[in-house]
Amino acid sequence: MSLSVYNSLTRRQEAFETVEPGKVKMYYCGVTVYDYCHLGHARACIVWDVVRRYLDFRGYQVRYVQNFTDIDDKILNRARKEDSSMKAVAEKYIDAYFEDMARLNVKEADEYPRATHTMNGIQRLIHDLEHKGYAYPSEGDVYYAVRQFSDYGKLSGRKLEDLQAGASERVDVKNTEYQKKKDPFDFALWKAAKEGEPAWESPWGKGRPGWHIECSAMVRDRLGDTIDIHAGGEDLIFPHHENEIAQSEAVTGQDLSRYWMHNGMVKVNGEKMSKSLGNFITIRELLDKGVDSMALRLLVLQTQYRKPIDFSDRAIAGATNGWHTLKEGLIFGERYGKKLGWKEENTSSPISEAVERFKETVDNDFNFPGGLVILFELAKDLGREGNIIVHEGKTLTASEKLKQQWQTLVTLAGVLGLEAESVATTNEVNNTESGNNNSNVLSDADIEELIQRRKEARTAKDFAQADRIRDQLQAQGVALIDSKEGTRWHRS
Ligand SMILES: Nc1ncnc2c1ncn2[C@@H]1O[C@H](COP(=O)(O)OP(=O)(O)OP(=O)(O)O)[C@@H](O)[C@H]1O
Ligand SMILES: [Zn+2]
Repeated sequence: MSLSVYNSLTRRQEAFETVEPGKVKMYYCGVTVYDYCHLGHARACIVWDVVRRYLDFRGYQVRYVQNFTDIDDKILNRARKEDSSMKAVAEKYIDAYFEDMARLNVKEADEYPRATHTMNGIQRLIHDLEHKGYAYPSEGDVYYAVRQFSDYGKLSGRKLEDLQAGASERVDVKNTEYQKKKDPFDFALWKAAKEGEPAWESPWGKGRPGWHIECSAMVRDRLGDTIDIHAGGEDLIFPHHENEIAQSEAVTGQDLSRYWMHNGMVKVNGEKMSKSLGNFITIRELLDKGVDSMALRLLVLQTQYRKPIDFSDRAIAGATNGWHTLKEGLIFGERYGKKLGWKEENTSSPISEAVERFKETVDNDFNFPGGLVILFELAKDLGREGNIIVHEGKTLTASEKLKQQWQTLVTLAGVLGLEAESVATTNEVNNTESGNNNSNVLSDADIEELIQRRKEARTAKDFAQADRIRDQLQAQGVALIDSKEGTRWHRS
């Protein structure tokens, strides 16, 4: 049993074999810091956080680097608008990033390089590219000569000829950058300083780096010439990652990354959620409204990481329901452990069958939705036992076995960063901030109670009342299944 990963570069699922056995070097193209993070960023950060956690769980020693793009036209525009500086804008949104990610229980990366801190590495790389004939200076700018790199297009599958056909209609020949390039496909590695913009000294004159070269330099500086996983959203495949490959591999002559992994987009009505399009909701807005941060994590993990997620209130409500079921299981020990005579020092190990099944499932290209099914099975069992304890003061399963189930659930949920405790804290903060207590979510005990009342109504032949209870449950996302054995329920 071993891990296999879908590689965007080969478009195939491959056995995961790292450069150095047991070690993973992983780089994720992080945010451009000019605004608060939205749910698209949340998805990307949660997915890569969980990939990293899972690799760790599978025994790899992971070195995880995530950058901040802190030089960019968008940041400059924001600075102008706010009558501030690029540095101040970047600092503000980097701080906000850390606040948001802590609320989502995203573990900190090992390093967070920034473009402004990597100026030597950036210039070294441009110099090497120029030296090897892949770059040329032009009026204070430096461009990458795309046609020099024969592998150009290998990641995105785009051929220069196809691009040419598409681009010929769109090219703006009056554009000054166009006039400075030898070929319209060439892209800027270095941009000459413009009046009033931050600039750095360089062999090509004062200026600032282009976006793509930042990442090539940061990967090389922090992780070396060949890494194991290069991650980012699928919107970055072209041109960003294609250009990173062209830059890095032209200099080193080695693969930049063994595996290229891309998360699918969060969409709104079929369109990418994006700062530029203005169709976004920020992480803090959503959490401040009282949405549980763990429900948000669940929303992300319930969809395979490469598929799109359509964001809607309904999707959030579904994930909130799901989280409630998991949470009931996660707090089982806290709630009933003493009653069941569990002794803390006598901790039992997780159920190996469930752990093995979890590994086997998730090993298949990080199948987190499949892994969650196992978590839900455990949580539902525990929830059911909890109800029996409440109503009948006993359990169906031996106490020691329940303890093992609970520990398995806590362990596996932890691998996915799902923790009931951190939620309790978050909710406390949210509730004091917004006065929202999420009271519209039914607990398992509430549901059992309503089912019991419905049963009584039916026995009394009050079918209208019984139907009302069913409708009420349905409206809150709880479906009932009647059978000879009684009524079962599940959250939809
Ligand atoms: N809607 C989305 N769904 C999933 N991932 C996203 C989404 N938007 C951005 N990302 C990912 O988040 C990371 C940081 O993105 P970045 O700061 O470049 O955002 P951006 O694309 O400039 O934002 P926007 O498009 O909203 O202006 C990248 O890996 C990117 O692919
Ligand atoms: Zn990048």
